[in-house]
Amino acid sequence: MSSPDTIRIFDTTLRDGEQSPGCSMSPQQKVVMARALDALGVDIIETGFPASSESDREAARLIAREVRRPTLAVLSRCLPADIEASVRALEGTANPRLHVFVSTSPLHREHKLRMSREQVLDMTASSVAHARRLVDDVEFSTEDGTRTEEDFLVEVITAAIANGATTINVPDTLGYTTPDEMRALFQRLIATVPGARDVVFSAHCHNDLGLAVANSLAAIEGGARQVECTVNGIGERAGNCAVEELAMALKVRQAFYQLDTALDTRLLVPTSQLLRRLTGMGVQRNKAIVGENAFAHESGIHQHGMLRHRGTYEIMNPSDVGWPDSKLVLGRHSGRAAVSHRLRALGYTLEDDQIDPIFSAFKALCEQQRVVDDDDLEALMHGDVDGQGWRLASMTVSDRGQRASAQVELSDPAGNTVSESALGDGPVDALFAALAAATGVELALDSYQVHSVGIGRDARGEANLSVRHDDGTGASDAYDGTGTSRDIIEASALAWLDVANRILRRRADAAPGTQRAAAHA
Ligand SMILES: CC(=O)SCCNC(=O)CCNC(=O)[C@H](O)C(C)(C)COP(=O)(O)OP(=O)(O)OC[C@H]1O[C@@H](n2cnc3c(N)ncnc32)[C@H](O)[C@@H]1OP(=O)(O)O
Ligand SMILES: CC(C)C(=O)C(=O)O
Ligand SMILES: [Mg+2]
Repeated sequence: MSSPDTIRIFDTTLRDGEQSPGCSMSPQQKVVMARALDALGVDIIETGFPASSESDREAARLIAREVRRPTLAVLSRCLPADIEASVRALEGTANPRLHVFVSTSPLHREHKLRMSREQVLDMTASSVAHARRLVDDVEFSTEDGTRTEEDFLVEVITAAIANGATTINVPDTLGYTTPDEMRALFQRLIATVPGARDVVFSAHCHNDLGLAVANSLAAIEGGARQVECTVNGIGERAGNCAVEELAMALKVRQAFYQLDTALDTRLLVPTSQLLRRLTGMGVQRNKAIVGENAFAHESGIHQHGMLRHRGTYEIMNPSDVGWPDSKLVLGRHSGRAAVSHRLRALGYTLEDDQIDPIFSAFKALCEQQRVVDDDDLEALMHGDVDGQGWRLASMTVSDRGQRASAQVELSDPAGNTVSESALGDGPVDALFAALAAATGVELALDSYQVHSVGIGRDARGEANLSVRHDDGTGASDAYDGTGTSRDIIEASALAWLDVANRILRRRADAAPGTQRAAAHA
């Protein structure tokens, strides 16, 4: 058994995580991820379900060759053929674990397995015994355990332990239970089941009600000493317990739980980002610990507090989870403290009476763009805060015939106008080509997204662009731009101009005397 004050992390990113629609990984990608999980310090890695595919079998073999420290587990149904496929896939593994499972709840017994209680009990006993004859480390899971009659759950777990299971996992397969129920269930099972104290109890919580981490912590309070998790919380439907959240809850609230994991938490963000790149599945910006906004502050009151003492608005240090630092993002909600602070970092120390006009210009700029970056601040300080650069005077887009066409008319603050038209594969393609012709700015599109903000009559389309721009030296810089309008095509044009105007401002700053908006002419 594990030390009573350590929680074993059983990582199932490569098995349950991979079951998320759109998260399949090749065996080679799984090896890359397994190496990262090893470095992170997880205790057990579940590499797949060998009976399900050649890809899972190959992944298990390849990982076994390279990853020697953690225990490597594979999943099997309670079927002899699955167990044998798993045992073959585990050959050569330094620390192998066979994980067998069967559904125990009435709904699953009746409708899915079409089996009686007795049949499920027999299947448990014979499969665990079969697995244990072949491998010493056998985990048994009661699928849909939290919706199972408790007397039957006790019977099944008793049979699994009697036949040699060394870890008992009680999954909340549907993410249905609540923390109080989970804590009490683990307490009762550990107190009631014969032999419970000789095995490790484990929780495997799904996130259908957003309770996977809370339920896993409650299971720990109830006596579980293994928790099954995934990186970024990926997994069936709404996912599994997120390893980064669980690990940091135990670390930040160590005084309360008096328990910890063996993870090097500084690798949580790099591991999260690796998985995002391997699967292409993004992480929501406000996701705890690993989301882009987890340590970003935009509102003035929070920024002011952070500048006085970071503990006012942060309960952990970003570097403890692998972020370089917190971010004070300047935007419409920011106040003077954060703007002055950023300006000081750029070398501008302002007297109290100098900040007001700059701050007013800053707020005006925030009405046009969501985020004000260092280039924008430099422009503000040089007094040429047109912030507007090129403005969209008019546009016409037509999508009739073989190719779409767009015509744009732009004006700059000096009153110059320019008009250009272009053809494209679709209306947005034509529009962007016309804008490039009008401004002389070439942008390579990395991503383009349009979504609705607001509801009903107030709804507006918001376009977000991520682009790269070659400054002529061969180096390419990344930019993001945003535009909002009732018309999504116009929002797209505004997002494109948001980026182009930043690039033109930067060019003008680099070459003083160049006329800003008409710099391309
Ligand atoms: C909660 C979980 O995460 S469970 C794990 C989920 N993971 C997966 O399903 C892995 C990917 N799955 C697959 O590749 C396929 O489903 C396979 C290869 C495993 C099985 O494929 P098939 O033989 O075509 O069966 P299919 O998927 O249609 O149905 C599942 C069968 O397994 C049975 N079964 C389900 N769980 C168990 C179990 N724990 N023990 C024994 N039998 C089980 C079902 O009753 C059904 O049997 P039936 O065909 O006799 O009705
Ligand atoms: C197979 C088991 C452990 C599972 O993934 C679940 O019940 O959610
Ligand atoms: Mg699961």
